[in-house]
Amino acid sequence: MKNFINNIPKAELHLHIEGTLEPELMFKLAKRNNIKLEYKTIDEIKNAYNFTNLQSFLDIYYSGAKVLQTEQDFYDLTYEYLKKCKENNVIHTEIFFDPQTHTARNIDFKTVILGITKALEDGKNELAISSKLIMCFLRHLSQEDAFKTLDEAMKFKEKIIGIGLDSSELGNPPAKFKDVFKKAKELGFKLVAHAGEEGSYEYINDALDLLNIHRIDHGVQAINSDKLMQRLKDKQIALTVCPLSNTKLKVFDDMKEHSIKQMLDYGLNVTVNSDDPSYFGGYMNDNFHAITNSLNLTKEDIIKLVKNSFNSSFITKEEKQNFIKKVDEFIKNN
Ligand code: HPA
Ligand SMILES: [Zn+2]
Repeated sequence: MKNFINNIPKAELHLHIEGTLEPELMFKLAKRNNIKLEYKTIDEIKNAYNFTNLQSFLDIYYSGAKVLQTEQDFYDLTYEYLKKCKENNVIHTEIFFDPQTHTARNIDFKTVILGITKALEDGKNELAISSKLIMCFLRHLSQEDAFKTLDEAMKFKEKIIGIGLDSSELGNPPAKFKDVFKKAKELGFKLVAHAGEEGSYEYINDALDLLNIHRIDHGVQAINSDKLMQRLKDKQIALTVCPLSNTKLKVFDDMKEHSIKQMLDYGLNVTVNSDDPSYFGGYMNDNFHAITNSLNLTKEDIIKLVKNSFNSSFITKEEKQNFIKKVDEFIKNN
């Protein structure tokens, strides 16, 4: 089973590029940019990754992002993640980035997006990893700020497939971003939103009804509403679930309590993802191993989860078929 999980071709649909900043690279970039970190050693950084909830993580995550200054920094960050994809047999990835985290520090939007997209292009040519880019609005900031960010993104529209919504969920409901999501839809972007991570399942209904999103990021609180579970099943709305993130941020106290297996058995379109792997202790394969060990997943469960990801991605029908063919060939030989 371990080898099967490690080697099956996978897609990742919920990954914050800023959340892949490994402590080693954080130190390297701090040195390169003459930035003083509050940590002296890699162990000290790792010891700080002891989170009690989403906000306790976000504080450290935004602070870590300060070492990212130049286009080369964003390039290095992204390329390092793509190397992890290669190790994990992730052959397609849809990456989030948070421009406001950087523009608020006077880093140009252009610096951020060109660094990321140049690495994605090289990742395609050198590592054979296919990718898409999704721009997230920070929900603790205003809708006006989100509109400004959308405006800035228009110069690079062809590089961005979709728009998402992340950061502090409690107190920042989907309704706050109704107008900007309407505008993004009119502009032709795919839409996703974090909902039902820490916030109530009502936020999932609202993301569907008010923001018209195509996929829900996290969505694990759906388990608390029979009506919503039925709705998600009927419409086969994809949920990009992040198991290690959920236990690290105490959404579930123990992996044995995670709702992913129940949601899968109920017939929901659930997928497995790593969210912020550098902070949560594992990349894609680690997430699959964690749920397999704690929830007794079968080979069939793994195959379903993997196929759900390719089928729920923002690529063409033909591209999906090609990827699924690769998965089927792997299954035949393993
Ligand atoms: O898991 C998350 N939730 C909300 N915002 C985030 N930004 C990075 N990771 C997350
Ligand atoms: Zn996330």
